[in-house]
Amino acid sequence: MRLSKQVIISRHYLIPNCFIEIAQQASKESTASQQRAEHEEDIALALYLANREDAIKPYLDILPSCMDQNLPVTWTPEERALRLRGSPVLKEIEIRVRKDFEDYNNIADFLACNQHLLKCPSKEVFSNALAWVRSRAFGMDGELRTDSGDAVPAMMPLLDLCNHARGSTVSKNVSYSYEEGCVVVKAVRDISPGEILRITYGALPNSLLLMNYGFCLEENYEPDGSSNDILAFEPIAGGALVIDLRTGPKSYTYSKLVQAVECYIAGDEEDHSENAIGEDSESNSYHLLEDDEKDIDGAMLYSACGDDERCSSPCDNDLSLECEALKNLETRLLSLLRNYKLEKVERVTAFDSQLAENTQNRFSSILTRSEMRTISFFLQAARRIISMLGFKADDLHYNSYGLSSNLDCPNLNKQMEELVDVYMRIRHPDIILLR
Ligand SMILES: C[S@@+](CC[C@H](N)C(=O)[O-])C[C@H]1O[C@@H](n2cnc3c(N)ncnc32)[C@H](O)[C@@H]1O
Repeated sequence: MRLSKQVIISRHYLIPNCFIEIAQQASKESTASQQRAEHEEDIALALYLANREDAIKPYLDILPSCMDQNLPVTWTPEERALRLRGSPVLKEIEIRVRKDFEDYNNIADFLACNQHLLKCPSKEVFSNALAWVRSRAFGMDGELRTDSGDAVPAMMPLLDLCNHARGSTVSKNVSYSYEEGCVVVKAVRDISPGEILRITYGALPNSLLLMNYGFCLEENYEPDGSSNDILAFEPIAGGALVIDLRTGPKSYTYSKLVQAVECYIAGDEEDHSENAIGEDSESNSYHLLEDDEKDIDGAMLYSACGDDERCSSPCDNDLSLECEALKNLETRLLSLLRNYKLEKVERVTAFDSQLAENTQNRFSSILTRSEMRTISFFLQAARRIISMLGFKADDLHYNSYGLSSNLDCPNLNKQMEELVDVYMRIRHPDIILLR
């Protein structure tokens, strides 16, 4: 099935350039240039949709309103706090709400002085259009790029009817590709009447799925067992350093664990960016990761020094300092765990069944449980390492905070043990030899 290029709504076709100029006014105060460029493109497209040109009206008339999409930006602050208590996503949503508000006011101010360009849409109409862009737009391949070189967003009627599939239980049944100004949509197998059309939106974390699309996936895993869910972990509350923790094979988890531990050893989070760790302490460890893991997510940083150059690690020299750091990590993870609304495993179950009707609560619950799992994963790894280093772990009673000592997802226990193993083999081969 082919879509002609006329029905693709983007800056390639249909949308005049003045929309990007108006959008630039909206986000003029943002700092990060890449984010700003993406954001401006989204705003330009949203403004065009909010303008409701006759040519696209029949399409817009069938789109759901953002209030129908379970988007957290449409919840009250109380609902957000209740559903997502403890989650770092709460802060991200608050920032987005504030930013959307500022952007709209900037647009309104600009258009008040430039009425010849466009009639300013109401805040409600604009928010709705922005929600359509965030939940339905595709990156449009082609020569036209954003200022930061990314694909320009485009609305693609029909293709945007497809839901997102990821993980092992549900697979996509539709594929698509771009061909000279149009997109070709194909069924990859027979599709029954009424069956949901599925593509993949990419390896997206549940936090982003919830924020942009209003849903979460219970099984948000890749075939290698790595979770797509990312926990934005602040080793020091409110500090500048944020470490993206996720569960999965050691190639994903090892460098993150080391980064967190070293941050506590130094007591100075500024000095312990990923690069600092790569250059200082993990140079000889590269060979301990398997071949297919070496170029994944930070694993390359182990190869920074030459083979015979032994880079010293402060941890090698002071076991008790390292142990103290691990205990600090453990304490911090535990305190984060305590912030979550769901305190006991039984309550998680009760929460789910009791509120099965309520999708917003259900999706929030999926997200917070995945974050708790990640915390549990690193918490248990830290405890194991402390005991392997010959120290007694503090009695923290973490089982009573909603997590069993076994990680409940496939492979998670095994991956946690592999993480501990590689940590010990890389950083304490002497201790491993003695065992
Ligand atoms: C691009 S649209 C997909 C088409 C949409 N199902 C429709 O009928 O308009 C994205 C929206 O579909 C829904 N959606 C997509 N994938 C989903 C999934 N795996 N589970 C639940 N809802 C999903 C969410 O509401 C999301 O905001």
